[in-house]
Amino acid sequence: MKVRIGTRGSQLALWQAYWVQSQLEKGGLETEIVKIETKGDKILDVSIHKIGSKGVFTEEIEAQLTDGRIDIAVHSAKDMQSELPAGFELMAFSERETPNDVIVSHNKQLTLGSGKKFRLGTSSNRRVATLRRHFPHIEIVPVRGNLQRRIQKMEEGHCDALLLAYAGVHRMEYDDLIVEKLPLDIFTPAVGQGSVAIEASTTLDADLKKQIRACLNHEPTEKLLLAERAFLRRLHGGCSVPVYGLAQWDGDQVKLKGGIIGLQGEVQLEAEGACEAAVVESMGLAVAEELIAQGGDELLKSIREQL
Ligand SMILES: NCc1[nH]cc(CCC(=O)O)c1CC(=O)O
Repeated sequence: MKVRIGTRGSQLALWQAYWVQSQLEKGGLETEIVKIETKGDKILDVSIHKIGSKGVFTEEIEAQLTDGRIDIAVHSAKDMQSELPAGFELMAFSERETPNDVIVSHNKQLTLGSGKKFRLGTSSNRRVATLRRHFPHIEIVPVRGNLQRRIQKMEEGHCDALLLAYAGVHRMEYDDLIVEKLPLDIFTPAVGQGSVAIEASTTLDADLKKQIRACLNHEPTEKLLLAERAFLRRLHGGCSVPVYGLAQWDGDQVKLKGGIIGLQGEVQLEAEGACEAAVVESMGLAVAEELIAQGGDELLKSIREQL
């Protein structure tokens, strides 16, 4: 039997799917890649939150998991809603790549630290809000599409630099264009950034699931992601709200910092927690509760009205 691996067709998605394929084959499993086009891949001229459906990059893939055309699906963990539809689960997480955001440009002088004014391309609400709060001199230019397309737009003069996740830039081998690695305390990444998640139907055969997990799951990363995702779930966060959260190991403790920034950068709420590995989800929840106690619910409500 072949494990059928579902993936979106972008270069980054395929890189991640081929990586999953190689890990499974090292573990003695036979595999096959199945490319799936999603609504989010087809509609490129509208910002994601305006397309109006939660699972714009996942619906078609989940339909194939349900009817058995694929066994597992490969996603960037960051792109996964905090609450999956009933019947699905994230059953494994790859070891997290460097989670930082980076500035990418052909002009090595365009760092945020330099204080220079330049046009920076991003369509992430989290990155826009962080820029407005900490680097208000930067002109923000909306840019969507896959990584290659964004770099092409930059080269055509649409913007001077791009703000991207290191993980994707590295996987696509654009490391030479990295001008600045941004500090985690200011550009705290989105929940899940840098890890690849494996989604499956909750009815996937238990033995197969165990074999797949043995090939792919990185337990220390899984603990971090469980903390981050419990945090995000309590805030009903998806990838379009300016919510961030990063868990890290500190000895045998897991530390989590999470926050919410107003779209204009006008406010920033932040909270932290730490715990033993066994209780990461309740710690994630507690960090979210602390943000709510600071007025996080009202802030998120007003953000959602503006989107
Ligand atoms: N939102 C798109 C997306 N989803 C995952 C990555 C990068 C890979 C990762 O974070 O694992 C990116 C590109 C980016 O944010 O620059």
